Amino acid sequence: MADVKISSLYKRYGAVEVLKNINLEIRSGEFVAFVGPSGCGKSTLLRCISGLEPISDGTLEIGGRVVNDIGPSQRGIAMVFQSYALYPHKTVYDNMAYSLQLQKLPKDQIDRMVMAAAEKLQLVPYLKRLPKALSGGQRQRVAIGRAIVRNPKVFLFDEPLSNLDASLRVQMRIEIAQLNKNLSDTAMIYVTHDQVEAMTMADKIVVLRDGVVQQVGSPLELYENPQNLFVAKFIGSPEMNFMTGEDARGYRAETVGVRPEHLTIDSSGGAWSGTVMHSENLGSDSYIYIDMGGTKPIIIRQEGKSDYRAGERLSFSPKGDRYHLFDAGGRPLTH
Ligand SMILES: Nc1ncnc2c1ncn2[C@@H]1O[C@H](COP(=O)(O)OP(=O)(O)OP(=O)(O)O)[C@@H](O)[C@H]1O
Repeated sequence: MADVKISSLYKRYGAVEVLKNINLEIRSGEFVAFVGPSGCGKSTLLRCISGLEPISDGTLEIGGRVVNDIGPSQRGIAMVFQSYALYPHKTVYDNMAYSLQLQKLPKDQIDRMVMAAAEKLQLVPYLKRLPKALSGGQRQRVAIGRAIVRNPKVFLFDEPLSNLDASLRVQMRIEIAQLNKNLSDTAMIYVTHDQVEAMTMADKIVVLRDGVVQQVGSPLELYENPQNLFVAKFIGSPEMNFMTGEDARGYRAETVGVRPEHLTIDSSGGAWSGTVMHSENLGSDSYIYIDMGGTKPIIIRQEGKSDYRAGERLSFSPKGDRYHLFDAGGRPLTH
């Protein structure tokens, strides 16, 4: 059974429609990421699910129950925000225990629930500390712990890692993914700007643009079979290269898309050619930036280091059939 079922959902602010005909099913145990450019409606959709925003039209079900008119606290959800919103004068233990104390649960039961969450999140050594004596990653774990003790059916995360530095983000990414595996009957919905986060953590990614779902699929489905030019552009880093006009003519398409790792240098005269602008050597692989006269350079990613020098002419081709064709409307063409 779907834990969250969204049917024909619309959200309007006055005359402005920010979510348009959203249909989604999210199952227990699933980790779903909402991605899309700024202003596409990711947070609004999350807030609609949480009950912080009423929906304008459609149906929202959680655990088989229509919750359109049910308040946030009765929906069986827990939300973790970017700003951890911890109580500064309460210890880690009391921050996690607070919602249970409000429910007037017996003290020993609260103790068991807090300890179980603290163990899952490796917070046991910090239970007596105040939030100010914790690192950013530890604070974020307390915020997650506070949500876990409520035993939600659905966990909602709104960019929870964006205040952390790069290495902590990677660590927390792994921890949250691990948590998802340990909480097999809880659905997790995660809003992020960071498509690497979405690609590495999610079972399923929902790509939004201007309040419309563009594609729903596993990270690999989106990467390998983008359903339109927008998704092709949005998923993948560095982004897919696009050849248009004269450069696409030989393929009978408006646009040919090739990912940097699927271009190969072809000294026998490749599909395209251009001038090397510069190379970036990252150790394990390198990026070669090529000027083909367009506004953006073409990027070729190759294993190992690049010895190509600026000014050198290079020909290159897609590796086998590893390219994508799109028509004038940005729809995919088969090849
Ligand atoms: N209270 C409001 N009144 C009017 N418009 C709103 C309101 N809240 C959000 N919007 C608009 O709804 C659209 C979607 O906003 P939302 O915050 O969901 O985007 P987002 O995808 O989460 O963006 P970001 O990644 O920048 O956080 C935006 O155009 C925004 O201006």
